[in-house]
Amino acid sequence: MTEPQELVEKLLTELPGWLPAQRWFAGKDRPVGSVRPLRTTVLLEEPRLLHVVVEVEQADRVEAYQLLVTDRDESYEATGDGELTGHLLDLMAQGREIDGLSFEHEPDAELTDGLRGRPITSEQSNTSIIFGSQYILKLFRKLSYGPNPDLVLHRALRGVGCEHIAQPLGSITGELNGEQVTIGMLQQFLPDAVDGWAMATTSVRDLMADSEALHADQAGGDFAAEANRLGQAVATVHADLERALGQQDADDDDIAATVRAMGSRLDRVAEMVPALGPFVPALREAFDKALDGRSTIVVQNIHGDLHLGQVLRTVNGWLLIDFEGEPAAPAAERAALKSPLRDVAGMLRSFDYAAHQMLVGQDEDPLLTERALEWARRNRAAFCEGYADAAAEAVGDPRRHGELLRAFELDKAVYEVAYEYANRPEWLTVPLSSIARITGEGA
Ligand SMILES: Nc1ncnc2c1ncn2[C@@H]1O[C@H](COP(=O)(O)OP(=O)(O)O)[C@@H](O)[C@H]1O
Ligand SMILES: O=P(O)(O)O[C@H]1O[C@H](CO)[C@@H](O[C@H]2O[C@H](CO)[C@@H](O)[C@H](O)[C@H]2O)[C@H](O)[C@H]1O
Repeated sequence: MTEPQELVEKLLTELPGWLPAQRWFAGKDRPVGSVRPLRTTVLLEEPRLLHVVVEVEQADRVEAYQLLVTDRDESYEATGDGELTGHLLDLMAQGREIDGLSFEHEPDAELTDGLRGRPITSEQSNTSIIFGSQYILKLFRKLSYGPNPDLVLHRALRGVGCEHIAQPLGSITGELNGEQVTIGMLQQFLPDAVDGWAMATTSVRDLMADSEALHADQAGGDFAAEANRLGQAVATVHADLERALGQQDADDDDIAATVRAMGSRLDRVAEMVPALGPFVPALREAFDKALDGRSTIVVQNIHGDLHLGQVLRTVNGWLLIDFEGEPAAPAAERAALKSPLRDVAGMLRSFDYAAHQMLVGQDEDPLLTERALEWARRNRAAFCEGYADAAAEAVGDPRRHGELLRAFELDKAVYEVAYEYANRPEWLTVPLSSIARITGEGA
């Protein structure tokens, strides 16, 4: 058996090469400088299971990442070892504390222990492990200091009986440099769930397959009724968040600051991604218009990174997951109160994505492009109608705030340009072509 110190030292030599190959590693756009150990906790002696936090230094940033490490596997990665991850569930069921790490279950949740874990295989920003058909544990890979919005908002929503979330059941927390960090969140697992992205892209594929003969409202896999229900679910979650945590009116200064932040993000992303350059003047103009034509809006806790991959359809309706906010944003920005219109804009962007990603890498075909536009228009409208039907009075129909909603959408598209540039360069064309369409500037 390898001693913890020796294991960590071996690991440190491999991390600079290994980290950039991980989907959850947020610094893939620049080389890894140094990797230093911050804390190591022995969770099991035999077989060896360590919880390791490392600090990764890159050009302009220093970030903490957590790893679950074993000497049973040559890669040292323990998240794929069902027996070892099962131990994490057992520790939460028992409410244990090990060397400053607290494993807790929610006060009224009784957990079944003795289950083996299996990691989910889909692309993601964190690592999630499923136990039986009951639980899913998300290990937050990049650790942020202070309260974790995912855990805080799930608990608040549970407190008001929200029906559109997977119930939070437990947590793993600890301290790093004297501040609280959330390491993991355990939730009810919905084995019958299908994510919105899978459903929406199936619908687009059906339509494309029949594009010669059918329009979006005639295709077998029409998604509009689901988009409408999804709009209702999102509006209900916003109303529940308001009930749980309150709401404020945004004054002119708040709106001006929000629009200024859009401009700053644009500057940062345009510097990094030259292909955004030609659209900068039109984007600035759209942001200015939003400021000139501003209407009264409210700010509150919202989801913060809403898209079709963050919603699950179960037999009982739509659920929203992953209330962490934009993974790249600093913790303070993610915790700030925001307009619910941001979430609406995120979902509208996602309908655009679902329709247009199908065209990536294909020869230009005007009919398919027209069908993609038609699908997106139809489902965006259905979503807004559903949202307007269920929204609280202070929020109302998102389409009332035309220029501001458009600015939120464009701001999200700018964020996506940076996201695709760093993670999936072949998809960069999806947000760029949307920006071209929305601003009326040729791509
Ligand atoms: N409660 C749940 N029940 C079933 N599947 C879930 C549940 N929560 C998450 N998932 C699945 O796990 C994936 C990743 O979850 P998510 O919270 O979005 O993690 P990440 O922060 O890594 O993106 C989701 O896309 C979904 O497919
Ligand atoms: O789900 P995450 O928190 O990891 O969100 C990040 O990754 C998303 C992609 O997985 C990314 O979403 C973008 O691509 C989606 C399709 O894959 C699309 O539905 C979204 O509209 C689009 O923004 C998200 O932006 C990023 O934060």
